[in-house]
Amino acid sequence: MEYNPKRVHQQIRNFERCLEDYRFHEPFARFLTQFYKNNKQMGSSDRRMNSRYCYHVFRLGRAFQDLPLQERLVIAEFLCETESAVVHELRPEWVEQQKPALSQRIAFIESLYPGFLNQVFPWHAHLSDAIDKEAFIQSHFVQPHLFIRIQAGKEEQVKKELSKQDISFEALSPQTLVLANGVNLQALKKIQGLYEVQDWASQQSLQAVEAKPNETWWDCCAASGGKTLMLLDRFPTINVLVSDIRLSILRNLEERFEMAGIKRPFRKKVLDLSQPVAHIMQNERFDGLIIDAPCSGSGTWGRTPEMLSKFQETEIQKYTQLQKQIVKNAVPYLKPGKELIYITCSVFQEENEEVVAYISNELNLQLESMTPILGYHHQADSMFTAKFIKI
Ligand SMILES: C[S@@+](CC[C@H](N)C(=O)[O-])C[C@H]1O[C@@H](n2cnc3c(N)ncnc32)[C@H](O)[C@@H]1O
Repeated sequence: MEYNPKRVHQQIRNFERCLEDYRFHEPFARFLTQFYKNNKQMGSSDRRMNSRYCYHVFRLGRAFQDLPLQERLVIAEFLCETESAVVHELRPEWVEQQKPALSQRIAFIESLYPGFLNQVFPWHAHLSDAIDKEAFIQSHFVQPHLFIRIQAGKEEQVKKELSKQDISFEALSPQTLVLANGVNLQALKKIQGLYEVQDWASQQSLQAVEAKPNETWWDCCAASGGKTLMLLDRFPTINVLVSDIRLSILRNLEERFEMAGIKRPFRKKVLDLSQPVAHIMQNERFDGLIIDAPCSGSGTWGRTPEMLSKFQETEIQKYTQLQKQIVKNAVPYLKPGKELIYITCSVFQEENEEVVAYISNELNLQLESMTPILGYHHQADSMFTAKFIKI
C-alpha cells in the first residue's frame, strides 16, 4: 500500500491529542465537531483519519486499557480494517496477518493476547440469554450500517432521487434501505421528510402493534418522535399523545412531524413518569401505550463505541428501577383489554426480561410476546420489545 510516512505520524499525533482532550462529557461525535472547529489546520483527509483512528480505538472497549495509546491504535487498526498505514508503519510484521476475514484477525490478536475479547465488553453476565455473546461482542469491531425508513407510498420517489444523486442503496424491504456510512444526506434536501434515518432494529420494534382506526395511543417516552412517526405511518388514522421529560426534545419532534407532513393534530405533554402523574393525566384513557424506555443503550454501542469505555455497571440497576417506575406510572391510563408495547435498545436482561417479569407479576399485565431484535446479524443495533395486554 502507498502512504506518506510523515503524514501518517502527523495523523497519529493528532489522534493522541484528540483522545487525550476528550473527557467523556458529551457524545464523541459532538466533541469531534468542536475539536475540528478548534483545529482548522486539519484538512478533510486528516479529519477523516482522525475520526477513524479514535472510533477504532473506542471499539476495543475495556481491553488493552493499560497499553500506551499508539499500541492500542495498532491493534484497533489491525482488527477494524483489512489494510492500514498505521500497521505498515508501526507493526510491519503484522501486515501479512491482516486477513480479510474479521474472525482471522481476531484469532491472531487472541493468540498474542489470550482472552482479550472478554474484556472488550466485560458485562457478559448481564446479557439476555437470546444474545449470541461472541457474535454480539465481535460486532463492535464493525461500524453499523446507515438505514433509512421510507414513508409508505413514497418508496419510488425516494429511490428515484437516491439514484439521481448517485447514492447507492440496498433495499431490505420496500420501506427499509441500507446506505453507505458517511453518505451525504444533505444532497437529499428535495426529499427531506419523506424518509427517516432509523436503524433496522428500531424499524422492527413496532411489528407487534395492532392499532385500530381512530384509536388513541400514547407514546410515553417520545423523544423526537421516531417511534410515533413509524406508528402513524402504519396507522394514519390514530390519535396520538406524545410525552417526554424534556421539553426541548418535544420541540424537535414538532419540527420533525412538520417536515414529515403530518397533518393530523397530535397532543403533547412534558411528563416525568418516574412520579405518579394523576394530577395531570386525570381521566385520560388510551387504547395503546408505547414505552420506549430510557435505557443503557447497550445494544447501540457499535455506533457510539466510546460508551464501552464510559459505562459503569452500577448504571444497569438505576435504569431498571426507572423503567419499572415509568411503566408503573403509565399503566393506569391504559384501557383494559388494550396493548402496551415495551421497548429498549439494551441487551441487558435486567432492562429487558427482568422488567417484563415485573410488568407481568407486579402490574398484572398479560405477556403476549417478547422479541429480542438481534441487529448484529444485520450490521445494525440490537433492541428488545415485548407486548402486553392489560387484564
Ligand atoms: C429511548 S428514548 C426514546 C426514543 C424515541 N421513542 C424515539 O423513537 O425516537 C427515551 C426517552 O425517555 C425520556 N425519559 C427519560 N426519563 C424519563 C422520565 N422520567 N419520564 C418520561 N420520559 C423520560 C428521555 O428524555 C428520552 O427521550
